Amino acid sequence: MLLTEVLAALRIYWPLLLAASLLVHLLRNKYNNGLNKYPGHPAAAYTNWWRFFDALNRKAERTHIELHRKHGDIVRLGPNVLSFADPRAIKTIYGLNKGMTKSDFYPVQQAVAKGQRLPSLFSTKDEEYHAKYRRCVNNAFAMSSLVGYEPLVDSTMDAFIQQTEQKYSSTGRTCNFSRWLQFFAFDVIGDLTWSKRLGFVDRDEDVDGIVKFVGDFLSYAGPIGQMPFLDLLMQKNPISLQLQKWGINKTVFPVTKFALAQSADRAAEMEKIKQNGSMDERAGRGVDLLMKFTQAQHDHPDFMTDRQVLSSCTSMIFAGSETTAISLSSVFYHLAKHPRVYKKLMAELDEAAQNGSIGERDHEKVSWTEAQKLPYLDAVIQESFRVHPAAGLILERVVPPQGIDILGERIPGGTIVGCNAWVLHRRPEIFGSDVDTFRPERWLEAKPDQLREMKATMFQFGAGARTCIGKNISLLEIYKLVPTFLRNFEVQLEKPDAEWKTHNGWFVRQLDFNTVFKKRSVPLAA
Ligand code: HEM
Repeated sequence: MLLTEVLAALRIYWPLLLAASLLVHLLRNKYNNGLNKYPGHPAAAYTNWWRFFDALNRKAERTHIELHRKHGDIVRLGPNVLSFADPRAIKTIYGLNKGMTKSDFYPVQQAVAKGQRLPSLFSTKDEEYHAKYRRCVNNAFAMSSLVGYEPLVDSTMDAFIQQTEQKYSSTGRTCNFSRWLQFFAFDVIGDLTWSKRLGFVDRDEDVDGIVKFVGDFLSYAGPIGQMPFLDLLMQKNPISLQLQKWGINKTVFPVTKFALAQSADRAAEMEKIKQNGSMDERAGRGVDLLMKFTQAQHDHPDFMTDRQVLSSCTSMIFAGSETTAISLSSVFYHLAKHPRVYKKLMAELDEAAQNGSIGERDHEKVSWTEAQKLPYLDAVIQESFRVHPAAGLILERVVPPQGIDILGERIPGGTIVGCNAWVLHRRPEIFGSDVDTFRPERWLEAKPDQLREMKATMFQFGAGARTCIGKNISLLEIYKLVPTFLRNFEVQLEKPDAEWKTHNGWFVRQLDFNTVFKKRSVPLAA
């Protein structure tokens, strides 16, 4: 009897009940954990859909800069999410032993093979597992290993210079430079990982759609990562994963396919490393990451599995290609847009070539050691990182259950906190009042104390235990390619007055960066 009455009432009043539950849910969000005292976009306090749509709009880095300029150092981006703009927050949020963990934003970026997630160094949330993993592979990324990688970068650079001449400078064809640099960066990582280019530069095409696949994957991860449960309804829904496990749905990421093929090709060589732990230095070819990861398997047999070697290799492509291409585009674009800076840099390079600080090599290649001795080049690269860091969202961390003090505020356990490099890099008290201007000289004029602060605020590689492990490798690529390319070609914008467009798909990719190249005659050494 009572049940019949309740059902009858429900039939009449369900819209009202639904509206009331929604209202309660939204109010609970707004007053969640006392975070309602922090300002932000009005909708952000009520629902994560606000930050989902903001990320989907592909300009989230702009929103974050504007919100912080309007509201100050702490801004609420979601019912449970705070963004911090003061660089003093970096040490607390990303510092060692603070108990912070990566948020659910990261597992959205896990690759899948045969229906199983491949937790990578980048995407794992388990800090203990991460620390062990990182100890196993750290050596592969140390400064001392770079010498072994330089021949691999050189080999892709040779192909890149040759192809640029053949396809563009000799024909006068317009180049979609950001895409061309993507091809370079993806091929270098292929060369570094497997001693084999994936073939983008040689074929001037997106081989197997890998570049598009990675771009789409990241563009998916950006917004979906704001509401990670959506991933379980979409790419990683349990039904699709189960079908993959049973072999009914045979979707394999194209990068994983390439990685599996390389591992199969070199199985005998890797078995030897796994057994003996030693690597033959292959005459002039350097040592690649697959060999280093396999050596880690020999050194840490209880931890490193075949699966982890595979996942480490594929995650190099995901973490190291777009990011490097974006950073390279930033350097070349800002040079082309600032002829004064471009001219000054060329004067430094020509002078170094003439006085013998840069040696003579085919394709005017500049070595890593030589590139590090060019102060204006360094200033240009730092400034390009500053004005256009690759990651365009906050690097999310979860506050441990006991809570933590950040910038003098007690932040409750479970809150997602983070900093966005785009915001940190525009702090006028650190970088000067002209933060929106590209001006490399700021790196040369700064007094030692200020320079130290500027360097400590730079966040393009993240910070702390989860800082970019590939930083040295990417610097090797950038510090070599920029001077080498500029010594070979004059770079001009196809339309000097046009601005490029950007697309924040978690990494802030550049579009409409079209250039023409003219072969440059290199001044001879004195
Ligand atoms: C200019 C180029 C690069 C930029 C701007 C960049 C940026 C970043 C950032 C910001 C993080 C930290 C992410 C976070 O805390 O959420 C990161 C982590 C990582 N990066 Fe890079 N990266 C670059 C190049 C590379 C390269 C070339 C590789 C590989 C060869 C690489 C591999 C990784 C890995 C494996 C992680 C995860 C590290 C960990 O959690 O221990 N990155 N990168």
